[in-house]
Amino acid sequence: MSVRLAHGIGEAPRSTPVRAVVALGANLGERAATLEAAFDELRHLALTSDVRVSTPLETIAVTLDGEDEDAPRYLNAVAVLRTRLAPAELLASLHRIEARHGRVRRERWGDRTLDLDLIAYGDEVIRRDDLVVPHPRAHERAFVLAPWADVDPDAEIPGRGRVVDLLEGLRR
Ligand SMILES: Nc1ncnc2c1ncn2[C@@H]1O[C@H](COP(=O)(O)OP(=O)(O)OP(=O)(O)O)[C@@H](O)[C@H]1O
Ligand SMILES: Nc1nc2c(c(=O)[nH]1)N=C(CO)CN2
Repeated sequence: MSVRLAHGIGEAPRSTPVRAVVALGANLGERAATLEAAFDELRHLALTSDVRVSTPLETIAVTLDGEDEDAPRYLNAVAVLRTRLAPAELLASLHRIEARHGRVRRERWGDRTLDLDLIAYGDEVIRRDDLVVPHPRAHERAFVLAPWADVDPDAEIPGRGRVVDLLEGLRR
């Protein structure tokens, strides 16, 4: 028999908070308002505190064929927070926020009202079918690294290096 905890969470919370990093992206609809609403929803997550958010940054859409100047531009941002939610529960919470903003999963890397990715969870390495952390493409995405460096200039991606150095490498 599976046991469900009182607050409806499947995987037990951590006893001490972990610093998690969430990337946000929106290229359809009222992008700025959507990001502001999502920031608020992150601030109200259970077992979560100290939510710090970057300034939203307008970026060119990256598609499977490379940068697409003709696609709607994204607003990207990063939130750094402290949470006792287990990684799978945090990801489920992110999916619920996306769903509330009308996210429809269609093609990979397609246009979306709101995308939330879990970029890092402390320095933990997770490889499950539905969750890979650190996010496997974060280190090569300026649209993640630039807002992340804005909110946390000392950040590192476990196994990859300092965010500011990775960003510098992409610009060279
Ligand atoms: N670190 C992660 N953050 C978010 N989703 C993840 C992560 N690792 C694995 N996934 C899985 O990836 C699936 C697809 O996620 P999503 O639709 O956001 O992908 P995408 O934004 O199109 O592409 P990308 O993953 O390259 O950003 C999700 O259902 C989720 O289970
Ligand atoms: N500029 C930009 N391009 C993207 C983005 C994004 O957030 N910003 N997200 C994607 C899939 O996660 C694919 N392409």
